[in-house]
Amino acid sequence: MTGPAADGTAPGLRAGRVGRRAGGRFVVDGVTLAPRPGETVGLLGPNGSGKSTLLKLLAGVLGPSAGVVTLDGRPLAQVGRRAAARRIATVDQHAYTQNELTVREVVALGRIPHRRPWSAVSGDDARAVAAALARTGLTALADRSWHTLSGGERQRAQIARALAQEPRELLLDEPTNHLDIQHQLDLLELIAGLPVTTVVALHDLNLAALYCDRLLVLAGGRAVAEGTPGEVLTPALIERVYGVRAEVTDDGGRPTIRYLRRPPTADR
Ligand SMILES: Nc1ncnc2c1ncn2[C@@H]1O[C@H](COP(=O)(O)OP(=O)(O)OP(=O)(O)O)[C@@H](O)[C@H]1O
Repeated sequence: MTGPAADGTAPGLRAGRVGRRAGGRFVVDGVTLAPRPGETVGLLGPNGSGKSTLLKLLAGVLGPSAGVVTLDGRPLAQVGRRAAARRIATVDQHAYTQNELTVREVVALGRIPHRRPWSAVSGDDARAVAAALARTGLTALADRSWHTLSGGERQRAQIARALAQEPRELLLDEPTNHLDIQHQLDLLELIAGLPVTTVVALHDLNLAALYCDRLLVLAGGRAVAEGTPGEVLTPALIERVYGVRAEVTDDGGRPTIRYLRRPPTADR
């Protein structure tokens, strides 16, 4: 396990004025994100605003072109892949498929960073896999072949793999894609209740308002708003960032957004 911060000031995963160039421009530009331990931060923003790129920078999959990502105060590049993988779990937008594996085997992939090379599966590994399957409601499907799963079940299996990793930081890119409404709510309830620092990219503003402690809104790669859902999700912000008119009612700091139809135009 990684020790405490060398300077004692920056526990956990932080992005400090981080930027990433792609295609000749900054697609993430000067973004700072410092989640408090255990909180759930929602990453919002229109298509192409830089959410996935920021998550990849936080995961160390991409290196920053500017700024720095630190884990307990150390630049991620110095932490090392294996040590980082014991701390940070990711669930990507496009879950990969392992056709020959069972669901249990896919979930057990999450244990790899905790095992010594070529070592056998330990009791801790089996317990972590069983707990992750149970938490995501997949115990009954554990021995099914991965390729027989529906899109939503595959998504839940990826979440289970990340949970089996027993991370302290969890990064999720639109994890509610493919899920029916019950499973969307169950998944976000699960994530919000984990004692894990979570950064989750979401498109659904109402779900973000319901489950996230704080929100960071990106537009054109830059952070344009940050704060609690009640602070961030105002009609003005929604119109400015998404170009959509909305009414917002605040229910004890958990706003509800109702989108307003555009007035019909003459040539429609
Ligand atoms: N390798 C690359 N080369 C050129 N442009 C890139 C590259 N990678 C990402 N981009 C661009 O960077 C921008 C940010 O992409 P990113 O996937 O981070 O956005 P996003 O907010 O996650 O979008 P979405 O909501 O559609 O998933 C996009 O305009 C994308 O086209």
